[in-house]
Amino acid sequence: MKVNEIFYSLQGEGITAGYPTVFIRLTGCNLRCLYCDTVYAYEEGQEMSVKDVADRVHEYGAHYVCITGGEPLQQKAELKLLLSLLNRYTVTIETNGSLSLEDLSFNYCHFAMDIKTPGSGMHLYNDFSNIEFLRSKDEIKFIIGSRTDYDFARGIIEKYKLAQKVIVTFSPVFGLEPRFLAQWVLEDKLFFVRVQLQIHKYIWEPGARGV
Ligand SMILES: C[S@@+](CC[C@H](N)C(=O)[O-])C[C@H]1O[C@@H](n2cnc3c(N)ncnc32)[C@H](O)[C@@H]1O
Ligand SMILES: Nc1nc2[nH]cc(C(=O)O)c2c(=O)[nH]1
Ligand code: SF4
Ligand SMILES: [Mg+2]
Repeated sequence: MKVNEIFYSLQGEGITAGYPTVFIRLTGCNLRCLYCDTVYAYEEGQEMSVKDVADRVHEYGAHYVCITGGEPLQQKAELKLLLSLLNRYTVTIETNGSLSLEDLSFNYCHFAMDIKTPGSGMHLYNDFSNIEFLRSKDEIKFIIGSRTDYDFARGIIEKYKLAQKVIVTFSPVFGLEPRFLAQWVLEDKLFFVRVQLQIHKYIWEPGARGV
């Protein structure tokens, strides 16, 4: 499989934010979000065997593993094999929501799946049939860059009854003043939404991996 980087840091995003975590960032992505902070993962990387990747993870001895990218589901067959070697961890799979999640719902894994908003420029690629593969412990994440994105997210939550199904998080595009998003959620009484910031970008320089 093609791997961009493997590193150890605090999880900066999502429902396991704050836990020491080993990150496996896979190379390649089928989308091009306008705000993407990991452009360096589109092409750069080296081929590694699935077993070598798992062995690198074991060296750290952490409890949490995050498989991200790029888009990890672009290498689905290898990803499935890798997951089978990581069953002693709690594994988060970060995915852009455009590729099928079918066959990856192991009980020690959970998904952090984006639903892309208009501000990403990629919202026409959302595959809403993925919602059926999500369990109550999985997360749907909306990255919000404007009031238009926020209203879009609210519409999708309503249409697919997401509040009853999964954990829903809203995160501002990095650099947007988070206070606006916080105010909208509070004013609209979205009691089921978690507003989350990318904490690694506050602890370390934005752009650093947060190692
Ligand atoms: C880099 S992506 C990799 C996984 C997958 N391709 C995806 O988009 O979910 C990991 C997460 O970072 C988020 N992200 C990327 N750039 C961001 C930015 N500038 N501000 C906030 N979140 C960002 C993505 O929306 C996604 O939730
Ligand atoms: N510390 C840290 N936490 C993260 N959580 C998700 C990341 C990502 O780029 O997908 C990330 C990252 O790049 N660094
Ligand atoms: S899907 Fe993820 S990795 Fe791909 S461009 Fe969008 S944010 Fe970046
Ligand atoms: Mg990131």
